Amino acid sequence: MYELKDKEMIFVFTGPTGAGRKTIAELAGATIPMKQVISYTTREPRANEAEGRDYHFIGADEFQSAMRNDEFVETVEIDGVHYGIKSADVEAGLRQYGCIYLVLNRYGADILKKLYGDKVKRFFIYASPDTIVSRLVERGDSRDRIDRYVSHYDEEMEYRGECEHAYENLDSSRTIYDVAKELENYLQRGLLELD
Ligand SMILES: Nc1ncnc2c1ncn2[C@@H]1O[C@H](COP(=O)(O)OP(=O)(O)OP(=O)(O)O)[C@@H](O)[C@H]1O
Ligand SMILES: Nc1nc2c(ncn2[C@@H]2O[C@H](COP(=O)(O)O)[C@@H](O)[C@H]2O)c(=O)[nH]1
Repeated sequence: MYELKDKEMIFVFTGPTGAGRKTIAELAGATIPMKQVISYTTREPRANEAEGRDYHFIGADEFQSAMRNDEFVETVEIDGVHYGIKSADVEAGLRQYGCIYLVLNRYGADILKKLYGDKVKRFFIYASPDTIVSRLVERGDSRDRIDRYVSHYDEEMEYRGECEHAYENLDSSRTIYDVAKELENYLQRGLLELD
């Protein structure tokens, strides 16, 4: 396992799917120099998704082989689909930028927290189920996919109290501003404490 250096940090965006985690992570994340670590998945890409930007899309055999070779920091299976983060990508991002961010469900967030402790800060992004459904309808998601997302809502919401930060994502500009400010604080604190 990669040992994080003093100033290195991992920011995990979690919360119910559809609450706006990716939107907030990407826009707040762009305000400071850090890299997103992209997950590997066995599911098919959606119409608006691109290889390497949203996920690394790989087959089930390749995923199993990477698991056997111990290449993942963590993996999860959700509704029959495998997802995972590779250790090499975490290490490369940290070496290059000093901090990284990821968008994970609660199980992935929890594993990283247990592995890296105080070096991991979890940003819990949430919205009400009705708000999520209306955003996903507007995005054009199928009824089936929306129902699957909503079926995990309560389970994901239970994790809110364990995260270092929680934001109800109503006005996205406000959420981006608040998250970016907190990210900046962490970086400043790291630099001031250790220089
Ligand atoms: N504050 C907001 N107000 C209105 N729409 C928003 C807001 N935040 C995000 N959205 C929209 O909601 C949809 C879901 O956002 P996003 O993809 O960021 O969510 P997510 O939690 O990462 O879920 P998923 O994994 O399904 O993409 C997108 O169409 C996004 O543009
Ligand atoms: N624990 C992990 N969770 C992950 C990973 N990659 C994505 N996810 C989360 O899975 C669900 C479903 O994603 P979808 O794109 O198929 O809708 C969502 O909460 C993702 O954030 C991962 O590597 N590990």
